Amino acid sequence: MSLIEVTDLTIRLGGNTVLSHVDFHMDEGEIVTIVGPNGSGKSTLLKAIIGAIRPSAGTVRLRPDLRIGYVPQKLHVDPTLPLTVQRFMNLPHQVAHADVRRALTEAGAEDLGNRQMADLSGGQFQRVMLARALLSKPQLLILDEATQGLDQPGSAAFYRQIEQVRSDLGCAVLMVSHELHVVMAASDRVICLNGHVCCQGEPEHVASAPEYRALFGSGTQGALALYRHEHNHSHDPGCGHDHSHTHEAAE
Ligand SMILES: Nc1ncnc2c1ncn2[C@@H]1O[C@H](COP(=O)(O)OP(=O)(O)OP(=O)(O)O)[C@@H](O)[C@H]1O
Repeated sequence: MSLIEVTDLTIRLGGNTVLSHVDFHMDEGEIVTIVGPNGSGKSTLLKAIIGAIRPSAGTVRLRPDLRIGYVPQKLHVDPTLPLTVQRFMNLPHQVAHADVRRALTEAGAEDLGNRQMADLSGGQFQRVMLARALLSKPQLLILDEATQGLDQPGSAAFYRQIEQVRSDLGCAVLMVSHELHVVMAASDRVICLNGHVCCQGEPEHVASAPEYRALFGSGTQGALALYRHEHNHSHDPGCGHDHSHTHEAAE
């Protein structure tokens, strides 16, 4: 079965219908991005998927024994607390040194083990958060606006790292982002949400869809072209997903 199967999901919170009749699925090895304006139900959908919110109607099914790694939007670390990256990786449970090194390397943070958490740049901090999520060897990585506070080159570099992780480990990735023009190069599929699924498909399709433009406008000022890239590679056959496509700018 798919990793995730959401069928006809409706969620009501505090008397409001936050999500209405949402269908959504994810297959192994896919990178899927959910975009939508503030309050459109993106975090609610993630919470329903990880089981933190129960559906008012419809179903959420996960493949049995699915290992999920979660990279949060933000984590506050007390800047006065002396805490190295190495020690942070061992909270709340002690982890074998080799596993910490492996995860830091996979996240592109191999040089950061001895640094103080409080001294990391925003981009370095998010790589450490990514490394921490990779400790459990997830089959599905979930990121909730993981690049908030990073500038566009920083965000783009982080998403390239995510693509690298998917290509190295074959895990699927589900991300929430406001920045379609930045994440699109790293996404296989985009879902545009506004309480319901407005449109979905390949990133270029969504970026030029009238439903998306009605929500976000078309003012990317050429940023789409900036992040255009090509890739043509195969992923681990174990993940059953073969990518061989070219991302092109929609503008
Ligand atoms: N516990 C709750 N009770 C009542 N309303 C809620 C609750 N949680 C969320 N909502 C409402 O549901 C709507 C969707 O919230 P959600 O956080 O899923 O949106 P989002 O798309 O992730 O927004 P953002 O981009 O601002 O993070 C909002 O209008 C929010 O106020």
